[in-house]
Amino acid sequence: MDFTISSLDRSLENTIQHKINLKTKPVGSLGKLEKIALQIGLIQHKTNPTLKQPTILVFAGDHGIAEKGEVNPYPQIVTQQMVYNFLSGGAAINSFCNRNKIHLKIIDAGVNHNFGNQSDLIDAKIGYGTKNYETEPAMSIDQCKTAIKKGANIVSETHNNGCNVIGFGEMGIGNSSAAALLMSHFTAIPITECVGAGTGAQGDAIKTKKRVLKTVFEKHHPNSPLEALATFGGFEIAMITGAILKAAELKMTILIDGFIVTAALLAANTINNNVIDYCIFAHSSEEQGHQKILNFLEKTPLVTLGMRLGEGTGAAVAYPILESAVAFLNNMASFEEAEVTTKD
Ligand SMILES: O=C(O)c1ccc[n+]([C@@H]2O[C@H](COP(=O)([O-])O)[C@@H](O)[C@H]2O)c1
Ligand SMILES: Cc1cc2nc[nH]c2cc1C
Repeated sequence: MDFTISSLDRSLENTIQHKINLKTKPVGSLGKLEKIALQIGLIQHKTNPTLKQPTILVFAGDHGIAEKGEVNPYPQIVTQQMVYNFLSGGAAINSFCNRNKIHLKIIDAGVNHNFGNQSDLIDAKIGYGTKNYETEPAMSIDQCKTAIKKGANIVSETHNNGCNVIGFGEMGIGNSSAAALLMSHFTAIPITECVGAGTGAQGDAIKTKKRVLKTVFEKHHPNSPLEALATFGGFEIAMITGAILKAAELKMTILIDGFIVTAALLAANTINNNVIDYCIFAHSSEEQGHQKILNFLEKTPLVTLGMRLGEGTGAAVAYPILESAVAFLNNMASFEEAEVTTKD
């Protein structure tokens, strides 16, 4: 839990903004790309930042509450099946990472399955799924601390391999419930307004999901961000919280994905509110709670594509926008270089 995260060093802000304004374009005409270029420049403390070894880490974990199937349309076994799908290259995140030249790593944070020896799977298993928070906290405080540490260590290794831009994804049947509980805890938005469709709950199924999660929310009274993560979280969510905190400490650019990753960010941001300076919000998930968290954080996402898949797919799809931002900052000519007349 010891992370040293500095707030963004803004001493180069005027220099970078001036460089952006001198490019051969009307002032401000590259819109949000200009803001991203500035943010990445400030994160790297450089007027000519570069994106190196872009990587997405997908953390997978199971959830005790999902065994009954009351809050999740798909059965728990899909978590392990999708991990095999990631490993054989067949999931959406594989397609997008291949397309956009992003390194992809899959982590077993706590799936209810023994994967044996899988060369491409990082084994960070905390347990075979969390406990059901209808009756007891999802995990112990010690397990939660271990998950945060493991997430942080995986980011450190990735950084040591030369990565300076990172996104996180997750896979865990039932984790939209954990995310809704965490969201309500950290934003004080009533739990029923945080609950959404997840993988596709509709009609009576949504009513049941809201009723069950309201009872869960009212049963527990966590007293710290760590206790909240342990009570409502998943192993993959706690690991992402640690991963975000470490990535900010290492001054990496962090691409935030959808509802579940943003719930992990809420925990990280409560632990240390400097983390948000390092985050770029990739997309607005169709999951209704995600839009409310973005409003709560006063952040505008890069794209809205009606996606609600998770896996880090929003981050993977939005990554080329960061490449475009850095490319114009580094490669575009200034008015003087191109001998273009500027306005009076
Ligand atoms: O990240 C999102 O915006 C998102 C929104 C809805 C669903 N998901 C994915 O769907 C799963 C959780 O949904 P559920 O219904 O099983 O709680 C989990 O594997 C997530 O990756 C992800
Ligand atoms: C098939 C499937 C793929 C997923 N990827 C992330 N969450 C998912 C949930 C389901 C059900």
